[in-house]
Amino acid sequence: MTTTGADAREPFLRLAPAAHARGAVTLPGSKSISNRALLLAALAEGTTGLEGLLDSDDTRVMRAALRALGLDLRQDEGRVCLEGAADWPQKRADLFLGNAGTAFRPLTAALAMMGGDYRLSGVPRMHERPIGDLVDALRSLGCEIAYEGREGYPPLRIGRGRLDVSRPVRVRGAVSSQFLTALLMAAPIAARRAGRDVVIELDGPLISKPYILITLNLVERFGVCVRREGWQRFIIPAEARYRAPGRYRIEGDASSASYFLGLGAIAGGPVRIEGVGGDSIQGDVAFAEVVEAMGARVEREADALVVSGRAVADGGRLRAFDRDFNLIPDAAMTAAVLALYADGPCRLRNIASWRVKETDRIAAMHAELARLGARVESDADSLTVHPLPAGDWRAAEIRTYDDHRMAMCFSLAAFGPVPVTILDPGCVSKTYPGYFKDFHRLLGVERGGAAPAPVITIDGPTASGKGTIAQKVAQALGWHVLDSGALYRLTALAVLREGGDGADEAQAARLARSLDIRFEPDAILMGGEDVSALIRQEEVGNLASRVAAWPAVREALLACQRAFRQAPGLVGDGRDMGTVVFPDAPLKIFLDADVEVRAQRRYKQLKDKGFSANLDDLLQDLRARDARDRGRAHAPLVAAADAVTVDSSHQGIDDVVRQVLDLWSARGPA
Ligand SMILES: Nc1ncnc2c1ncn2[C@@H]1O[C@H](COP(=O)(O)OP(=O)(O)OP(=O)(O)O)[C@@H](O)[C@H]1O
Ligand SMILES: Nc1ccn([C@@H]2O[C@H](COP(=O)(O)O)[C@@H](O)[C@H]2O)c(=O)n1
Repeated sequence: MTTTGADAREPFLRLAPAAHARGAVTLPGSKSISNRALLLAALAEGTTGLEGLLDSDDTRVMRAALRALGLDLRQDEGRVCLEGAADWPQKRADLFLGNAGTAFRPLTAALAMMGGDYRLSGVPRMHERPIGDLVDALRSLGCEIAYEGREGYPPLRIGRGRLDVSRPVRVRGAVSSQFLTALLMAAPIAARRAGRDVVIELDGPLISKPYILITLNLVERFGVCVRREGWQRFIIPAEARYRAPGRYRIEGDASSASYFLGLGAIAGGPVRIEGVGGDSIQGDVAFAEVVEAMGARVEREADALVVSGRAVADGGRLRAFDRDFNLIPDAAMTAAVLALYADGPCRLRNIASWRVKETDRIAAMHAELARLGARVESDADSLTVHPLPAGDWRAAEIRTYDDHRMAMCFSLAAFGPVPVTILDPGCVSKTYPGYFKDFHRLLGVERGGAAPAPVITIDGPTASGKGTIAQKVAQALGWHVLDSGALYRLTALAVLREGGDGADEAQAARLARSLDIRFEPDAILMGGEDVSALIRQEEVGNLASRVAAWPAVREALLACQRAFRQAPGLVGDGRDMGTVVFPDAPLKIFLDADVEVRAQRRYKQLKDKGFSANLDDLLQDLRARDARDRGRAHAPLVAAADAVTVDSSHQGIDDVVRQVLDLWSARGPA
């Protein structure tokens, strides 16, 4: 179930814990290719029909800017047709470019080389994103550019310079590869005006090289062949002229494919991603190799990818990584969220460029992953994310910093055990306005359109009557019942039988994982032996509350508990049913009673079953167990925020059962 806020741009989107996803998705056009193709078509002689052009905030600002510069753009039967020109008609314009780096940098270079009276500005964040390396390079060519505010940052004013291409133009590529892209795309303007070759030389290291390959590929499609000497020197010949290729088809966005590659890896799949595949010219398609290394399977077609994996909900775990993401910084954000489901700490290296993207992505990812409960470390150019055990997840509100990729990659946090709220989900309109619609469609397919079986959770302290009430409510509704405490008791019994005392987490987790148990109507069998009475002994119950404090034990028993959720419904009793195991349950009860009352009831219960018991000892045991259950660090006994508390100290069993059934008929079916 998903809830949203009420405004046009929704303030939040609540994602309920999800288990599986499958189906097909068609990606929107690539943002990087769309904005490059728009600029090149605008510079090319002739008419270009752009098919599959992305329709999003970043391409809209580019289209609006080109119109403002006097170019003719028409929508024609699903394609955008553009009549280009080597020199643009409008020599004076004030252009607002939002937060679109792929529009701002190339337009700066093209307009500076053409010359005119232009002002380029954006949203406040755009004015915090450096552009000095590009401006320095353009000024060295004789272009006239002034900073309107802070040196090195937009807004910019462009005038009429005097182009001089007699010497190579040097450009730095360590902060953003878009500076080199901008120069490469605009260079034919200078070559034509000066009537001589333009030589671009790289000054220092270059990040995100695959984006330069996209640029060179597109420039060539529009008729200009750049001579390249490694990554050091690029020569644009004097006779270079852009020519419209007639029609140009834009492939799907490979960065956006990363979310669905991640989805297939953690939600089972198969997920078919149409729009990018083996023939893609985008570097981010290499994210398929990242999820493969983490354990997913990916089949590649020319124009599609199909991904599948073992779902986290079925006990799947991704392989941890320590990887250099310099070549695919955008898709790398998806890997940071996938790390939550890994089998060890994951390190993302060489991602300094994150600091100057739509937001400071290293700081933002660090803060938001930590908000979910994860342990995170970061420095100037790396991020380490530790896996998040089931019991440690927190139902967080994720801030998105007006960064589309923050919203999209955190959708993958919906496969933890708690709901996740994405704030300002509408920020995805920058590159993928329909993202959450597509995401939900893939999640919905496995349910066949039907809601998952309903669950009533009953949590509370020992001997408050949870088991008794759960049985009776389940009977009245004709539902299944889960006595989750029995699983911890069975683990404790297995530990005792191996001579353990519950102090060894690895031993207890190993035994929890390998429990050979069967629940029958009147018996609980372990290895074929009826242990129903044995596990009710107080010694076992006490040890159960000790092993239950180990995160690895809780994790080992999680999938087994969720598997009880079957039609027509489930009543689950325990300590963390409503907080961790079934956080999306439509009715949650927290059943309490005074500790003296509970001790009396347990005393009577044990005596009735023929066990010896001492009331004072029992009272002490219950208090100790309550303290352990409430005080442990992982999945402590606590009422879920949306639970109804019922105090049974002065109510009979039937009264409590009726109260729960009344609550269910009042709110459950709705
Ligand atoms: N409202 C009630 N009034 C009187 N007795 C009750 C009430 N609820 C439960 N009991 C009795 O209290 C005893 C303990 O109940 P039960 O075993 O269901 O508790 P529990 O919360 O499941 O305990 P545990 O957490 O240890 O499994 C049982 O003998 C049960 O019949
Ligand atoms: N969801 C649960 C259920 C139980 N525990 C722990 O197991 C102990 C035994 O449970 P009973 O309900 O059978 O008494 C209990 O003291 C808890 O420590 C749990 O952690 N989570």
